[in-house]
Amino acid sequence: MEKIIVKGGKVLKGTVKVEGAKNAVLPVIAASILPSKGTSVIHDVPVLADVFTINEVLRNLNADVEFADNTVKVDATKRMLTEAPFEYVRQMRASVLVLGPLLSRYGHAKVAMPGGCAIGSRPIDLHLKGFEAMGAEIHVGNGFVEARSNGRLKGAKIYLDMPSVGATENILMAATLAEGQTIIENCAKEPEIVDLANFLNKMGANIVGAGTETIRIEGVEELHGTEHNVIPDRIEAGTFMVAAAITGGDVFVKNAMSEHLRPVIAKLREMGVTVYEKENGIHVIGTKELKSTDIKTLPYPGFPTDMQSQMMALMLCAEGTSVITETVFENRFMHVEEFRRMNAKIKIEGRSVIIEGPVKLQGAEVAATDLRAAAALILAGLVAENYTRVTELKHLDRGYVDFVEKLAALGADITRVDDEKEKVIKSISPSITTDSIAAELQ
Ligand SMILES: CC(=O)N[C@H]1[C@@H](OP(=O)(O)OP(=O)(O)OC[C@H]2O[C@@H](n3ccc(=O)[nH]c3=O)[C@H](O)[C@@H]2O)O[C@H](CO)[C@@H](O)[C@@H]1O
Ligand SMILES: C=C(OP(=O)(O)O)C(=O)O
Repeated sequence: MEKIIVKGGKVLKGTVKVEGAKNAVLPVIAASILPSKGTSVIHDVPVLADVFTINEVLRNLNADVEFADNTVKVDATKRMLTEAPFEYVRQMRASVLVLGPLLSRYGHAKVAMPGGCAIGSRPIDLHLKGFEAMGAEIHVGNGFVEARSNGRLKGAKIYLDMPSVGATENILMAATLAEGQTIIENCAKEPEIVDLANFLNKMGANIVGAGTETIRIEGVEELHGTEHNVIPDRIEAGTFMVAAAITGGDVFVKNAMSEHLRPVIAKLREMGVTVYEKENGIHVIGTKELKSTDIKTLPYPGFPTDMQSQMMALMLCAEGTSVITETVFENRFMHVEEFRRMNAKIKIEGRSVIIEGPVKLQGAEVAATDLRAAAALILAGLVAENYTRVTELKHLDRGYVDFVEKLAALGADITRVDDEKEKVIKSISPSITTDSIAAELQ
């Protein structure tokens, strides 16, 4: 079993570069099976496990997919298959994003039903209601969801009960090749939706209103391949901003877009952190006197749930009581138990947690419970006494490129090791070696 070992106490300094956004590139790659003509070329693609998974889903549907030098090329001009098996959906829920494009182009799609996961039950009822409103028949059974339409989907007026990111993306993609106009009301406004709409419009779609709560799509008969640069990852950027803040460091987060990070910037400033918004990134300077604050996660432009656990790590180091209320997912506090192993004082009350700070965090062996929890535990390890060992790294690898290497380049004492012998597989920080770990264990 691989582990990341981090020794607390280093102040992070320097520049770190943010990759293309995972949550933008997954729907963009799924959308690249819509065109019946030409190749789609997608740049700034992060080298992540989730990208390999979505590429594999597309290959299994009969698309030609190449991935090299942060560029994915998709040729979906051959006749596609319309069924995506459980093997992929199990690895990555975002595999359900092929439903909309397949249904729109072929009138049929069958995808394994995603189950719940560590952060909540995560149903896809809103995606399916949208397809139904456009004339599709939905059948759920034997672990699959199957959607079928008699001819082209029909444009419809669809009101989402909540602004689901995935439902907005799936319905948006389905509507591009539908007959007539589709209006999605109360839709998600995330920057990743805007990026997807821009990509689809370059393919020949007719979409207006992405980024607002109403999107209008005029269906077209055919789409063609195009070229696209994916937006920078606001959650990776936010994670490094917290890394700078928690260590009292001085870090320039290159490519971070401040207009996508308003709530994170506001909360860091409230906590006493200095944040300079620059044209090509965000400069963060920490403080020795972090102040407590409160956060409520909400759909964009509210505070992102994907930054909740990282902010919890920071609040543990702040003077006073902080409260986090999680309104997006019903079960996204699994990391609290792991923080407690590091001496955190956190109480859970329904959908809120109450954090008493500052505490002297202690190194411990902790398990990542989801992708962002993995990052948050490493952030806590950056300031904990002694060594923190983080396991279940498959979560981290879904969403962070070279996380250990990037932190080490900023001065962290961090390394990644294999199995229980802790033989160093990447000796990143000169101060952490097999010998130093063995000495500490004696
Ligand atoms: C690949 C990707 O982009 N993932 C992001 C996406 O996930 P995802 O698209 O799955 O998140 P949604 O916005 O759909 O989910 C928000 C809430 O709506 C509920 N819901 C959703 C769909 C549905 O049909 N029925 C329903 O009840 C979910 O259970 C959840 O409680 O947005 C989340 C919220 O910002 C982020 O945390 C994820 O990182
Ligand atoms: C929850 C996340 O992703 P996913 O929706 O792919 O599980 C995330 O990126 O934090």
